[in-house]
Amino acid sequence: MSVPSKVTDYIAQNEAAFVKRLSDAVAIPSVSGDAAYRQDVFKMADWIKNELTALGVTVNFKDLGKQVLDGQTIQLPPAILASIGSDANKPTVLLYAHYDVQPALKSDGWNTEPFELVFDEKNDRYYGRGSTDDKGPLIGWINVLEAHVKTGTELPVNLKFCFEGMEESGSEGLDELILEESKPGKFLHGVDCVCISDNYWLNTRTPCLTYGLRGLSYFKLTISGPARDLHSGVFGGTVHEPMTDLITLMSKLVTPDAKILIPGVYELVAPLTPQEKALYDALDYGISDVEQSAGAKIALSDDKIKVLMGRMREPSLSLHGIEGAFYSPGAKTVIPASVAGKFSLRLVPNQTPDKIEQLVKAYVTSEFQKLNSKNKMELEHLHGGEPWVDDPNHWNFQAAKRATEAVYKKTPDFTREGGSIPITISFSRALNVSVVLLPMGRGDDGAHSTNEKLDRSNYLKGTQLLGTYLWEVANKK
Ligand SMILES: NCC(=O)N[C@@H](Cc1c[nH]cn1)C(=O)O
Ligand SMILES: [Zn+2]
Ligand SMILES: [Zn+2]
Repeated sequence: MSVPSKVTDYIAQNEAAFVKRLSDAVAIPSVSGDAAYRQDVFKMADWIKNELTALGVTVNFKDLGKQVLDGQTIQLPPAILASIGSDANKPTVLLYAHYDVQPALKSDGWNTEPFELVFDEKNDRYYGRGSTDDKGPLIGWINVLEAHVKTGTELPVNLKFCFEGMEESGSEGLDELILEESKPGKFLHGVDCVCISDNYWLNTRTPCLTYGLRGLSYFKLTISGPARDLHSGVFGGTVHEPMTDLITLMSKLVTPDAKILIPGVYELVAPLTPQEKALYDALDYGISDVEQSAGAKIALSDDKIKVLMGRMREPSLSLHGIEGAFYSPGAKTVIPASVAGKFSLRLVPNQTPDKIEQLVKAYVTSEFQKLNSKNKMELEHLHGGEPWVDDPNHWNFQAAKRATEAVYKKTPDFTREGGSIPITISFSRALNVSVVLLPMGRGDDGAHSTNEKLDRSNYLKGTQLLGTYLWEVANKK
């Protein structure tokens, strides 16, 4: 059984409608990390509900409760649980994607309006926040459904959907829902495999299937002292300055060549075996790929294997920003009263957010004591997620491999991803089934960055890939 040509033809012939769908979705600024955009995250959920319902899918919103964000208590966006088909003779595939996006302002350095899908004819690609992460892939599934419905083609599998609106902000509330819904008789019970399209090829040439993700521990380190912002001419040299303490502490977390300075972090890392090392050598990757996607010649090493291991199987620590610091143009001579540094660690087997939190707390507390500062320090662990590694030989991966070969005429790379999708391990554990990551976009798409894009061919072939995958899964059972 292979994907019928009427389905693939429909996808090939309906590009304009699919682009319009992506454009409508990108126009909704569903930024989960900023309370000011929360209504747009809800709007995005309603938009998806309408699209799915129109195609005959049964859709339910699951209330995930409330959260405190920027000092406000606000409603979490719903998890969208939806399904179509319940044939006991067909496998049931769970599709996960997220409908929230990272923040984006034109002034961050975008060449176009971030919440407008803009076609770049010269490079044959679409720019817009969420184009690749993760609205393009989410809409790819809707396009696939439409192609079946409009051509009167019966789906080869039963489909369940779990679309969330908080992935970029710690997936609050979803873990508990998955555990509950995996119980006998509940929505997720009986799922045979999971497919997530929410990462990227390793390069710009070769499609990949991903069997591992790094975990994450995200921290906020606040230093406060004065009752208000102070004049540096009046108070400089007379008081403990929060910013000076914070910069001193942040400089003790990681070296410029990316060595994490927190004692105990590397001791937890699973040892490298010769078999694992050989896997990195086989991947289609070069230093030019990292330099191209970073947009500069700034790779930490010239050794391909070292660079790949730095992304896939080593922990890393990144400094993200400082809340409360003076950052506007001009030269304001201020001593900020309270500043909060944001940093996170990407975790690998056998590290867990709990163990990492203990190590970070012990280290930062002892380093702060060494400063003999009269300021106050607070360290918060904002959110975390465990690393995940699956079996790339499972039939779920083999189905994805056959689908990739059929659409791209290339054997995919088997990769581990440096990013995190914290909910992946929750599905894997709660349902005890294989999870395959089947990316749509390329390694240079610029997710989370300015000028995020999705190549036109990746959107169209990616839609074909998702559809073909479902037919290959049906071949297994
Ligand atoms: N496409 C997956 C992705 O971008 N995941 C985020 C998850 C996250 C967690 N906290 C903030 N974002 C990632 O940064 O890896
Ligand atoms: Zn994503
Ligand atoms: Zn993301």
